[in-house]
Amino acid sequence: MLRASYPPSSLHCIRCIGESATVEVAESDTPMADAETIKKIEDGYAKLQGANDCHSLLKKHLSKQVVDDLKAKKTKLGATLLDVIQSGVANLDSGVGLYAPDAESYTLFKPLFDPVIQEYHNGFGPNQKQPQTDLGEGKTSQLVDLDPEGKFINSTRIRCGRSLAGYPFNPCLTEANYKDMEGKIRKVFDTLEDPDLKGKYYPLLGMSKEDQNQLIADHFLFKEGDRFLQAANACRYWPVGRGIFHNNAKTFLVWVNEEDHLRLISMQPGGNVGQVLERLIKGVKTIEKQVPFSRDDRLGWLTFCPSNLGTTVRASVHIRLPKISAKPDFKKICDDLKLQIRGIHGEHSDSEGGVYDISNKARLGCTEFECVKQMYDGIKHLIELEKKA
Ligand SMILES: Nc1ncnc2c1ncn2[C@@H]1O[C@H](COP(=O)(O)OP(=O)(O)OP(=O)(O)O)[C@@H](O)[C@H]1O
Repeated sequence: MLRASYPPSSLHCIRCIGESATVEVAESDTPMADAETIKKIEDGYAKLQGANDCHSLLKKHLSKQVVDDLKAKKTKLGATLLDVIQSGVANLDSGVGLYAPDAESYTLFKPLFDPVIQEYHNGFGPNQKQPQTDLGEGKTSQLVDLDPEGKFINSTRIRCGRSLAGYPFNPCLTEANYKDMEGKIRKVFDTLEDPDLKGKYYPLLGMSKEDQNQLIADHFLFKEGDRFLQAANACRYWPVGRGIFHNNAKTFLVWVNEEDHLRLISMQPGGNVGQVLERLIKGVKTIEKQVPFSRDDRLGWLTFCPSNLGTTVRASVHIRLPKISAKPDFKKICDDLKLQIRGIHGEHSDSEGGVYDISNKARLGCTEFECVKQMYDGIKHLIELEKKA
């Protein structure tokens, strides 16, 4: 008798449960990691334990007990603990260090994911549930321009991620899945009529290196060759199925099949957070009418990296705060305001010309509007401190 659908042991030959391809297995088969995989997991654990300069959440929460409890497990799509931890093992400077190869990983490997999620997202406990979506409709006028004189903020950006229902995450996707997903979302882009959203899709396949590099340098497009994603097995078949949609003004953009299936982005020069959020709400609502997305009752919108679960919202400004950013306690001030500091070219980059990317850190256990408000209130406070310094 045939019971479930799951692929052979190696993730490299997975045929996933997309809308069409499934692999049928016999009732008696129990998905178990093979000896080689278990050995790699144990070696990874030993490497992390021996790395004194590694401070990732993965290292902190991957205890011997967790390894022993989870090392033989395998999801129905064939993902093991190795797929979860391999990026953090290869990149000892990771902040988080783990990814979910498919949605089931969040439950099967719960003893590892839950404490990481709890620590990253302001104590979101195993029995807590993500609140209903509240993007902030009708409330954007509360978010008046943070910097009307243009003294501090270069630009404001709010992004959220979405996963197409019926597809796993990057490591389990086939080349056919990538093409299929890109085809579906392109059709949706073609229907966008609102002047604020209407635009064109640019596949990475066929884009000139010059155009690609310019879009990256201008902060519109994702980077290529991210070592954290590569080690997570998230860049297979690159650039197939990857691309960017944007309106003429490049104020509404959608990334296709980079870290997540979709990243919806609204951005513009200056500090008018309300306008940026208003446009994002319009984009999300228009697209979600046409595409079903994966949402978990407890974890909210599902994403590849546990740091993005829940609302998936990162609201950021590129800001110059020359006086307070020079102080030794600048990071502590931002931590206390629950804000995250990044460099000017995104995560893992450095500041340039005194410009920092400052955003809300947690995305789970609060609503979308609350995430944006966290950034808004925090930045307002930082600007006041800068003016007084
Ligand atoms: N407020 C902003 N104004 C202009 N560009 C921004 C702003 N915030 C982020 N960016 C740019 O967006 C690009 C992507 O940044 P980054 O990868 O850090 O974040 P992300 O898209 O939120 O995804 P992730 O957190 O998964 O890395 C970078 O080029 C970054 O400089």
